[in-house]
Amino acid sequence: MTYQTLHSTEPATEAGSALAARAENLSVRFAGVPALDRLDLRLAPGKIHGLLGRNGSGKSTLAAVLAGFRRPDEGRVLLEGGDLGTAVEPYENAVVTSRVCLIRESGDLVDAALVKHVLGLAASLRPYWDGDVAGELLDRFEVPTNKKVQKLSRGKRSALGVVLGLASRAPLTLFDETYLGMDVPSRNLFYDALLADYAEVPRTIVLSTHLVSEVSTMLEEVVILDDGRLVTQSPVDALRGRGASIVGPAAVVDEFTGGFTVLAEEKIGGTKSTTVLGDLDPALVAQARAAGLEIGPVGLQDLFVHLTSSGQGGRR
Ligand SMILES: Nc1ncnc2c1ncn2[C@@H]1O[C@H](COP(=O)(O)OP(=O)(O)OP(=O)(O)O)[C@@H](O)[C@H]1O
Repeated sequence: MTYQTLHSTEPATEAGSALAARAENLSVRFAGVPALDRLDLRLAPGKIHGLLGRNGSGKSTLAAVLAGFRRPDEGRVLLEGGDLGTAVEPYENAVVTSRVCLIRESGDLVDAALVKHVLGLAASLRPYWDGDVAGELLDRFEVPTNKKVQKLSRGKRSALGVVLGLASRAPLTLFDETYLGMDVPSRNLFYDALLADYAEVPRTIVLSTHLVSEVSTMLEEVVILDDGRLVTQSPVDALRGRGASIVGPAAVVDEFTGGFTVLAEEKIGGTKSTTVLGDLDPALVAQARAAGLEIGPVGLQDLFVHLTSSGQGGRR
């Protein structure tokens, strides 16, 4: 199956046309209650960003503002680079919003429309639409195109969202937990397809999720929100360097980790793995290794839980 006939006449997105985004003192309120509270952040172009936060932390609201679906109450978001050139605000700017693709779990799909008509509409609106990619992914996810959207199962509806998001090849593409309705094999298919397509056409991707461990290996940069505030924005490697995992005989691990803040512990038989917060200086690492311990970077999931549940972030 192919949607070649629905191809745009504009050229495919090329490396370097990815969009950068920034938020400046960005606030959004619902009935006076802040969902986003004076956020300042930057999304570098051409990277895969994780937008992480617990339920209600403001991820969907931020994604909606970045995609121009919602106007900020204070501050602004600006998108720049690619074929946009100078920085512009996305709200009510059709040129910008055609280059930004936000796929939400709700799908934003017309229930009564046939799947093929939804695809046709996307092809006509998206300047970088790739019909071959759409056709290939529809086959892989086994999404029927002659059915109405409302007749699709939740998983197939999510898969349709994924197809639309990837085939749009938008210079800024945001997936807001759209894949939560998909089962594990389908989600793995999505992650593989995303990485393969991103390698072919680098663009700025934002994955909004609380399934941190599942996506952590794909992410290059991370934004963590808590209670509408920015907890941290960092390259994943730098974040993982904020702590360490120490594995070895339980008694030796306990002795070594005594003075550290412990984020997580796991014991299997006589072997223990403890995740600690803090910088391990090289002399300490050498000492640990000499004592038979293995030292590795901290897991993103452990850090995420620590940063969003122990009073480190937000207004708690
Ligand atoms: N349309 C709305 N009307 C009123 N309050 C809203 C609306 N949308 C979001 N909120 C509130 O704003 C806050 C942030 O919500 P948001 O959906 O952005 O968080 P989230 O991190 O995406 O959450 P989740 O992971 O549960 O989807 C929450 O307190 C939420 O209740």
